[in-house]
Amino acid sequence: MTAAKRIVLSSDHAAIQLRRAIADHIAAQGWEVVDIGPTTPESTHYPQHGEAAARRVASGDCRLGIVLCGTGQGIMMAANKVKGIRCGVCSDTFSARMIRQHNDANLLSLGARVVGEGLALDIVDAFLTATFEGGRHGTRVDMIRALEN
Ligand SMILES: O=C[C@H](O)[C@H](O)[C@H](O)COP(=O)(O)O
Repeated sequence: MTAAKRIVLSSDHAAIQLRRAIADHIAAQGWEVVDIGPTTPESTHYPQHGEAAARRVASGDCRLGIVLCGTGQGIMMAANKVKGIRCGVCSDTFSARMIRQHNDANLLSLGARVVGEGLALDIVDAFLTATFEGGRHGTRVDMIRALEN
């Protein structure tokens, strides 16, 4: 399978259960899930997991990614430090759709201590089914890219 339908998942210890539920949910939709853990519940550090997922997407190995921690905030901050990554935290489906349509986000971040599983799966579906609209939004995303240089 090409990277087109490959998605990386990563979390810290706070979101292992939700990450697994998302992995099962999207694998059933035909996504090739690259779940890079962690697999055990010991306390760990979200920056390393955010970076690892972000690098899979930035390198082109995976088209999209989903990262999770307790709030979704810390792992989002870490992922966004990797060049080429546009990651947003979402707790609602509208935002999840819009970060694809307007911001061409390539990573979604979720807070496992913020949203329940049902809402999280709806947010994931909204993110994965939306497409970037380009046009004026492309101009603005290019401006974000320019900030990286
Ligand atoms: O943004 C950071 C995340 O929410 C972490 O999951 C959280 O800070 C972990 O907290 P603790 O070490 O108390 O489980």
